[in-house]
Amino acid sequence: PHPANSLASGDQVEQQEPSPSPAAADNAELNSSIIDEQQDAVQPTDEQDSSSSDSLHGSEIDSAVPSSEDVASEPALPAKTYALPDGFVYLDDILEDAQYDIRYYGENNFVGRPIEGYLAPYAIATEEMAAALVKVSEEMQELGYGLLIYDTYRPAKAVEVFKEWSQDEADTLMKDSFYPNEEKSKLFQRGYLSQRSGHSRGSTVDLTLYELASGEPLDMGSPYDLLDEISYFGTRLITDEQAANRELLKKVMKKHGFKEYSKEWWHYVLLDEPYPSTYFDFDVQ
Ligand SMILES: C[C@@H](N)C(=O)N[C@H](C)C(=O)O
Ligand SMILES: [Zn+2]
Repeated sequence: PHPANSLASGDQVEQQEPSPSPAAADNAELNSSIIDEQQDAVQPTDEQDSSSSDSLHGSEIDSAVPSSEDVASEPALPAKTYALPDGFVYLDDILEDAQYDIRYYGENNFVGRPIEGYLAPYAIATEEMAAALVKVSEEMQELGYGLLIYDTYRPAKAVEVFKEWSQDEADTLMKDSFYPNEEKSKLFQRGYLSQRSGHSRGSTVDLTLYELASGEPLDMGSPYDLLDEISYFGTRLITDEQAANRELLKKVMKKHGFKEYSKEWWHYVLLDEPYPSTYFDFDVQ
């Protein structure tokens, strides 16, 4: 069985205290309060194999009847047989024009392997966040850009995996690519990861922009999830053009109700989020 199944889908995480950190004042995610809601999630009807499907998908795949060439080159996405908890949607059902590269489903992430709880390469979001992202996308389309989504809802069990991983000094597999200048054991303390992540509340998104004309991501000065000061807003380590790209994303996200995170240019929280104190733990499937 997939390790993610050691916790039942739909379970809420027990109340935990965030650990004090020097970064706490700067990290909106550490200001969360207690878990105060209960929601039932329908159990999955079918276990998905996380190793068998590509993690990148987008409107170009979903919109047309696939040609034989498409069928050969694009692995099918797992069927959406899981009934999401009330209030949640599959983002690609709402935001069809976006690209999706769900990093924690695959190996291209700071851990270097698929993360427990990500059983399919889907972006799941609260209805409210999905609606806000539609507005962001519409505005970006007029400017010639689309949204590339890296992560939305993150099961609490995945955050637990990040915590365990950060304490394993021996595993530095992805250090050079994702945290070359940071001590792994201090990534939480430094604010790059949250003990209780806004992502688990369903209204936080990691994203960037891509150019509609070329399909290429905009140059933001550092890649997604480079846990480093170069990913801070206000860093002097990037060019004016790279900073302007970050500012464009920030401006439009803020206009539609999101708050940026000073240490990660890609991370945005919906300010008026529907479940501000609930850390969900159903699997992404
Ligand atoms: C690791 C990064 N993608 C992220 O989401 N960091 C924030 C702070 C979080 O863990 O919620
Ligand atoms: Zn994030």
